[in-house]
Amino acid sequence: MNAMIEMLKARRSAPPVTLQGPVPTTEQIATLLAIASRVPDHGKLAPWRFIVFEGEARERAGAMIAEVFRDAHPEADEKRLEIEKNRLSLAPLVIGVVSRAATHPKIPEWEQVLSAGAACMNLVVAANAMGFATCWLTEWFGYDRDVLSRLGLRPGEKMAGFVHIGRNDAEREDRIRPALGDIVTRF
Ligand SMILES: Cc1cc2nc3c(=O)[nH]c(=O)nc-3n(C[C@H](O)[C@H](O)[C@H](O)COP(=O)(O)O)c2cc1C
Repeated sequence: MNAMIEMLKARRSAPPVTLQGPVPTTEQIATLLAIASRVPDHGKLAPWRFIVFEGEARERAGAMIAEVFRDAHPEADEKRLEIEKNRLSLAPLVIGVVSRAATHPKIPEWEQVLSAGAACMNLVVAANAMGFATCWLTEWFGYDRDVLSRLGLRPGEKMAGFVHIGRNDAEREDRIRPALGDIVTRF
């Protein structure tokens, strides 16, 4: 338990370019997805779902992202297109968390959205507890309807984030965290 608290006290993101193999095993991925889906969920709606990008699927998705980018920016040079092509293939594993929040007679949509954020964070915490490092990103293509529909998102579904997962055992300098005095009050 103390090890978990120490990990959470020090957890921070690592840029996808620094995330290395080995690729999480099939069993590890199944565990990560099971933990990601074990989040508070008012109404038991499962207002989220997951898309796994591993192996060549990462390059296939990247080629599609670059294609959409090139269509919108015909002036883009090869260097820029290369960045777009590599969007999902820097880390050995990327898991897309899709929010399926929708109008419901009893459960506010806001609570469904929060549940998708919780799924992302459970994924981040679980992967770090397994010894991996992570980065939760959206970037432009996480909001581009053309990219999203080519990734299989239905109208109304949104991308809560792409969680990039891999090994990075290097020490990472922390960023400044908000002082508790600035964000906590007692009633
Ligand atoms: C929903 C969401 C989307 C994010 N998208 C991006 C992004 O597109 N690009 C980026 O540089 N950081 C993004 N971030 C921030 C990173 O995930 C991360 O929080 C930040 O780089 C440093 O965080 P750390 O406290 O985990 O070290 C996003 C965070 C959240 C919660």
